[in-house]
Amino acid sequence: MKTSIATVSISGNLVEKLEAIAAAGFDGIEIFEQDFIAHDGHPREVGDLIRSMGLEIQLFQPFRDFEGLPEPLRAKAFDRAERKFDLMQELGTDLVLVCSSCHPEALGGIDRAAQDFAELGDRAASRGLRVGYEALAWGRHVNDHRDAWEIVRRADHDNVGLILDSFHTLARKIDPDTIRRIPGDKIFYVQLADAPLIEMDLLYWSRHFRNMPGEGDLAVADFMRAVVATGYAGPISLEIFNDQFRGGRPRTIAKDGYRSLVALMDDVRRCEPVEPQPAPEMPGRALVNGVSFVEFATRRDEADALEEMFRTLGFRHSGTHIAKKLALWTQGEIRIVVNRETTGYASSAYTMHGTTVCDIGIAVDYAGAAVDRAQKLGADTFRQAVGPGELDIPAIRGLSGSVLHFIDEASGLNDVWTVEFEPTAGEHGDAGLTRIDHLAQTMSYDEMLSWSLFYTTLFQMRKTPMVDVVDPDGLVRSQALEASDGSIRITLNGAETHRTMAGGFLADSFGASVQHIALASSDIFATSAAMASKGFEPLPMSDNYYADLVARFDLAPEMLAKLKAGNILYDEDANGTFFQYYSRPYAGGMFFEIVERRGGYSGYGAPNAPFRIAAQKRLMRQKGMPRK
Ligand SMILES: O=C(O)c1ccc(O)c(O)c1
Ligand SMILES: [Mg+2]
Repeated sequence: MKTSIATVSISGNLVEKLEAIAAAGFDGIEIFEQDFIAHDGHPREVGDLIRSMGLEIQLFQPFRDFEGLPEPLRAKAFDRAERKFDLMQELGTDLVLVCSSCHPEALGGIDRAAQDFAELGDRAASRGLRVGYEALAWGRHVNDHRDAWEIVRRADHDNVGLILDSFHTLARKIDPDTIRRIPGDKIFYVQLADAPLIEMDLLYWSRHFRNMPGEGDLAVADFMRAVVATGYAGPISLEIFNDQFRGGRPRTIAKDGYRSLVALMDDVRRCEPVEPQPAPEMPGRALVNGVSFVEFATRRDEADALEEMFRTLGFRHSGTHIAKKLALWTQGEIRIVVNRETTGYASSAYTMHGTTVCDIGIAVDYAGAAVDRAQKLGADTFRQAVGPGELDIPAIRGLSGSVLHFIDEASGLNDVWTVEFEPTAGEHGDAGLTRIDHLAQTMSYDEMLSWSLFYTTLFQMRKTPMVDVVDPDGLVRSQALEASDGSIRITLNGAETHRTMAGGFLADSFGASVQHIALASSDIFATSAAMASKGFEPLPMSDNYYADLVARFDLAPEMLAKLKAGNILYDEDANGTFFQYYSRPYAGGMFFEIVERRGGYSGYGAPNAPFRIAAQKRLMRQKGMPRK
């Protein structure tokens, strides 16, 4: 399987696009005509440049409004095609994409179009070129791959084939299994794109909202399964028109594209039995057993304040690293590592962000397999010198410079806590916290797709629908990624402006990171009392919030009084109830949340978020803390 991407999918000028595409690991490109025209350089030089980067030009596109025209427009269309054939030969590519006509004077008629393609096929053949026909979802007469296939079939020319594009098929809700009846050797090229399900005009949807397979809601894997079932073994290419990506970082978008393609082909390989297999074998998505640890990079009084926060949350300082300035704080199954090192990765993370979560340990079934898969998806491994007596725990770079370690029991990595840490006679003071309920990561809205793709391609996690969270100063979009058994939950919070609480955190911490950690209790009222006795101060909620709760829910007066006394927020869904309270913001806008899920409540208290944010901002204003 050869991988490819259309130059239109990536931001930047032609050279920037190509560099990003080559660096991400693609085999080839579709050169989008506009990207070539905007470039100042001879087509032969451009072709040589592309090949010198290790990329092949698999396709030139698009050639528009060709078929079904009356004379003299028809003759003109053939002349235009000859000029493009000249250009293709200079660039060094043999395949052109002809998209179905939108020309107001195009006449329609399957046989007329087939005749046009037969003649174009002759002209292409005389130069050793090939022509592929693609049905645009909004084509004037042809807007369905089944009609495009009938035209190609009737053109009956070795140099004329079909081009399939998942967007055009799936956006029109055409059953992708109809592809299974097309002979694979007549499919000349396959383009893939996903998109979020939004009701809108097809052309507008296609030109602005496409995204990488797995980032949207279309059944791209089913489409691709049908394609491989035909025996098609040509390139698989991404063609993504997306406003956000046009303004994104070329290397990030290209890497995301590569990750999405490799993951998709692995999914297809696993469920569609074809020989030879369309993609190399690789380990499947890692099964997550939970969050093994969260590590903070911090220093001096910030570190002291953070540890004091952990103490009031009921954590115990239970271990000290044998060689490094690392303190282990534990409660229930939760492990927090406080790293005060002044060299190495954590130290750099501190210099960059201030006190920050610099590392997350994910408990998986097989750590080695998880790293192998991550690498095949294009992630970089992360290594630091391993000191005497220390375990070599596999790790990768996440996005935004973050680090993820993989811990398993199978290879004994979970022994790190006894091997590398000496027990500390810390104060016992459990407040009843049991595990990490979720990690909330804050990022700019533009980065959300990259993060969700990163997690969902690497781990057995699924996305829940995006929700809007109203901050008094702007909107924050929130999306949860979770394992089906809840063993890991991560919420992604995308800020659009720096005036929101999330946006302010992002600006002050110079990039995406964990803004809050939600810790689970099985008795939130007991936990709240235990923490209060240790001097924990919850985020104060307004009386108005509780007055509204009474109106929204059927709460007994005693329950309401308990909620109010503990500044505990409340929510319900169809399956259960939810209780949550918050810490006050800690340095830089980071904070903690305590939650209790009763029954099968599966949300995150989103209806409460606007009131929590307002309360946090109120408190920060009172304390004269900077905006956020
Ligand atoms: O939006 C378009 O015009 C357009 C052009 C070429 C394609 O391959 C395509 O899928 C869409
Ligand atoms: Mg296309």
